[in-house]
Amino acid sequence: MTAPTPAIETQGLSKVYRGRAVVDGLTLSVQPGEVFGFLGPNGAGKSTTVKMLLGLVLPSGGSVRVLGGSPADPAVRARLGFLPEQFRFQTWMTGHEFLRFHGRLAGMTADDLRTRIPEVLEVVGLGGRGHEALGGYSKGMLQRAGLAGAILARPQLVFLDEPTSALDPIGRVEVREIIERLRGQGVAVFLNSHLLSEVEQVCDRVAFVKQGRVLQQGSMRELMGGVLPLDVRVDTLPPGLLDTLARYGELRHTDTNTPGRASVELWLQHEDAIPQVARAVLDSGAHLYALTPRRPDLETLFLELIEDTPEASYAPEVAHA
Ligand SMILES: Nc1ncnc2c1ncn2[C@@H]1O[C@H](COP(=O)(O)OP(=O)(O)OP(=O)(O)O)[C@@H](O)[C@H]1O
Repeated sequence: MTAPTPAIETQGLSKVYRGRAVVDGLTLSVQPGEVFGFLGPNGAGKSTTVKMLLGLVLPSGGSVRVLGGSPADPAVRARLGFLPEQFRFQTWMTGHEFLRFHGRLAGMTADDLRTRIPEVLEVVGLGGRGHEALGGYSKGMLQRAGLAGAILARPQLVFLDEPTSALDPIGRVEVREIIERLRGQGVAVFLNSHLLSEVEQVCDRVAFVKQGRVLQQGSMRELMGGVLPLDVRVDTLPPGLLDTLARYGELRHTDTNTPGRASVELWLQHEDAIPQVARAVLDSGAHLYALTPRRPDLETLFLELIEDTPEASYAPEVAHA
């Protein structure tokens, strides 16, 4: 059996603006039916990367293939969906007209659009509102209309740039459900969002980028499974206890500011060390009040990774296929 054609495949992709590489040797692959989170601080090169993947910006170097072809190929572009963070729209157009305009540009027939438009309006939660002018839509409704436009032509790869920034919590859950449905249909989703708790829930894999380079990429499980922070709370820290604990993991934080109470954050490689930590505390004569393993969330990982990486100096990329 031959492997499916990746939805996105880049090798050493780069973009240089005024002598500065804002995307610098980016190697990524996204499979059909995969939801891929593309994360990084402001100015990391995310939008520039998306523009190159959409064929809107010409790369300075490296290669890019989208749905097995070039993003410059109109036949490839017709199979892409894109929700920009701030999409422009004509206020006088109704939701229906806006979608019809988009659909015609994507080469859809009038017949197809007659059934497809009410269908996507329903999917994004705008059922029955398509006859209203976009100028009267709320910010959340506009974002929903943009999403409807992105999925209208049944794309095989969808780029979503901050798709829930204007939505309330219910709207966010609905967008997550839409993304999950797309995945179920074998559509690849390239998601750019600063809402990491959301990314965590919906993405199969994520890449962290900074200054145009991938710091780390992998599945959520791979990224989350690496370390296990353990909160240890005791009444006091007898001499030598910290040294003993440091044998089981990395001491991240110690707080002894409150009399009769001390807490230590210890980063373990594996949960098998927890009973040994408990024994070490008891052997030291301290009273153990809490021993709490904590799964690091994506936000913690993101901050650790971004803050620990000095400007223009990078740890080797850990790539997980
Ligand atoms: N057309 C351009 N000409 C010159 N520099 C540019 C151009 N487009 C982007 N840049 C620069 O490239 C860098 C990366 O910008 P980009 O918009 O790709 O980052 P981003 O990760 O999407 O940021 P944000 O999260 O703030 O949207 C920035 O320093 C930006 O100033």
